[in-house]
Amino acid sequence: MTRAEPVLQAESVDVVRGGRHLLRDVSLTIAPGEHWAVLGANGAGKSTLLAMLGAVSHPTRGVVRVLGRRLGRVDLRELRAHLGHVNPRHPLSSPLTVREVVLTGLTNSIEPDPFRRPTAEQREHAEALIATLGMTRRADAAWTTLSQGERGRTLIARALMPQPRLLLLDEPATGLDLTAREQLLSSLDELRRLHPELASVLVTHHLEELPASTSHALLLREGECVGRGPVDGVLTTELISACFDHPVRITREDGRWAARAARPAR
Ligand SMILES: Nc1ncnc2c1ncn2[C@@H]1O[C@H](COP(=O)(O)OP(=O)(O)OP(=O)(O)O)[C@@H](O)[C@H]1O
Repeated sequence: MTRAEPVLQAESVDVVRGGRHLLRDVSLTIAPGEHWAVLGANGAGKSTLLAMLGAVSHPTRGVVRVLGRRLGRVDLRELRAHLGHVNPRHPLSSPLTVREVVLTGLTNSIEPDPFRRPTAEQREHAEALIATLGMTRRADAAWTTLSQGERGRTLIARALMPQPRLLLLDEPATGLDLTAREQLLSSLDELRRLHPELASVLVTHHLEELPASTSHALLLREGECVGRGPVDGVLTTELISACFDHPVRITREDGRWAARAARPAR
């Protein structure tokens, strides 16, 4: 595929499980450099959508092309090697250092592969990513001693090691305190500035958890798309109220969004 082609295309996708529509007629095209937010209430279908975008599962109907290759016609495992998918439940329990965890991104393994030693160039790349994610001072710290926020930033650096075209983030700010959340969001802004070709999809329930660099949004309600496109037209009082089925008021200040319950008219 050429550079100008979309990183990801979903066309009229349905996902049906156990006779129930988890997604219905969802379409989405992501170009290089776009940073999408996927928003919706509990059970709206966000994780189901992300699993498909991450080549983890197939649609029941419709077409999904990831990096120009159609799901169902290519080996999902091979395709996943080109995607940066951050799993917040990373199953590591040994005390690898931050640096070692980041380097496992090269082999997409949990523990280091003893038969594949990173090259000097790969080590340099790991240091650069650790710096971008604001983890240089903690690079020698053991995984087992990291805070949740530090783990999250380490896993993003790990996911970026194979230089993916698309980064998928499932609720990366959940459970973080205010400082950790703000550090994570500014790291994401910095990452996007340094890698202008990278595209990303970030799933969340909360507008406050969106980095200012978010460019597009998709709103899901009960498996259906209720808004899609550039943020200014989608993260609006009207569409977010429809998406969450609750009257809210959306504001944007210094690039960041906030949602509050709308005051009833007097
Ligand atoms: N394999 C399955 N079979 C049947 N129903 C499923 C299956 N997987 C998920 N669901 C249901 O599909 C709906 C959408 O789930 P999904 O996890 O995609 O929502 P979500 O928007 O990510 O929710 P949350 O914000 O709570 O994480 C939920 O009602 C869930 O219970």
